[in-house]
Amino acid sequence: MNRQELIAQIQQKKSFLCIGLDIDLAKIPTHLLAEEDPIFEFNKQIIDATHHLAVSYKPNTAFYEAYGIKGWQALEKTIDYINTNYPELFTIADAKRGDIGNTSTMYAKAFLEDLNFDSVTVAPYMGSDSVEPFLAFENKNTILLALTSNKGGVDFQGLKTENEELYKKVLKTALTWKNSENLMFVVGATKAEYFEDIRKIVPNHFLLVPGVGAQGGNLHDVCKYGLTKDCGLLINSSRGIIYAGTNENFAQEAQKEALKLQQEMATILDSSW
Ligand SMILES: O=C(O)c1cc(=O)[nH]c(=O)n1[C@@H]1O[C@H](COP(=O)(O)O)[C@@H](O)[C@H]1O
Repeated sequence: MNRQELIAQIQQKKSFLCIGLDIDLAKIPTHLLAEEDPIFEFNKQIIDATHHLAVSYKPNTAFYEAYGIKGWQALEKTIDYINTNYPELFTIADAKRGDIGNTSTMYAKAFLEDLNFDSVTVAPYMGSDSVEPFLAFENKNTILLALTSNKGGVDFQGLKTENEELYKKVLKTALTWKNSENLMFVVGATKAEYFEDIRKIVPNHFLLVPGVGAQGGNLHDVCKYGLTKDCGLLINSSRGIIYAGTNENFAQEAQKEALKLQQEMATILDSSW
């Protein structure tokens, strides 16, 4: 999917919601455990109930890898289900990869070609030749960790080098890499006070913003400086939506939480567009 299609979908749905599919078998309704593939069944029902309210889905691969071959198969079935039934949705493999060049190429093939996600999250720590193999994929997006939502995010990302925080250096340097137009950046919702500075460096790039919901980040605080003329934001909530309900009605409960966020987003977009 290209950027214009993502923007068109945001305009049409009045939503920039990304739902995180972080599956924990200890948290899903127990009646699903009798299913042949409880993870896929859970995801399918969540997606069917919320696809009109969200523009993007983000399975974090850790939650699938943890269940071995069955987890990986459920991930594959989930992305195939989205690509077949809701091809307009922007899909993110939250895998946080990055390695020497030929290894990164294999990671990129795994997520962008074999599984056919629209994008993958990548760590910048190993530098240009670890990220450029991802950027080389046409019509795909590389979502680079800039300033993460966790408390320890500033341990290294906030360190000053040459009088500038490392995350700013990451943003500026990444813009010089080949195919940098395929970049998006991760900035945590819990770091809303940093968005003004971040938008000075990347005024137009899309930002994936996790941390709303379970981690306490605030949508309005993020939008104050994060929003661009094309929206420029994908706001992720995982646990806050998918585990809103614990019984047979879990998908409807998830839909209610997604609707609350979508309505807030519609109000924000209406007042800024
Ligand atoms: O790359 C991410 O998606 C990510 C970056 C970050 O800075 N913080 C962060 O929470 N995430 C991911 O976003 C999701 C947040 O989940 P909830 O806290 O349950 O909404 C998890 O899959 C995290 O791994």
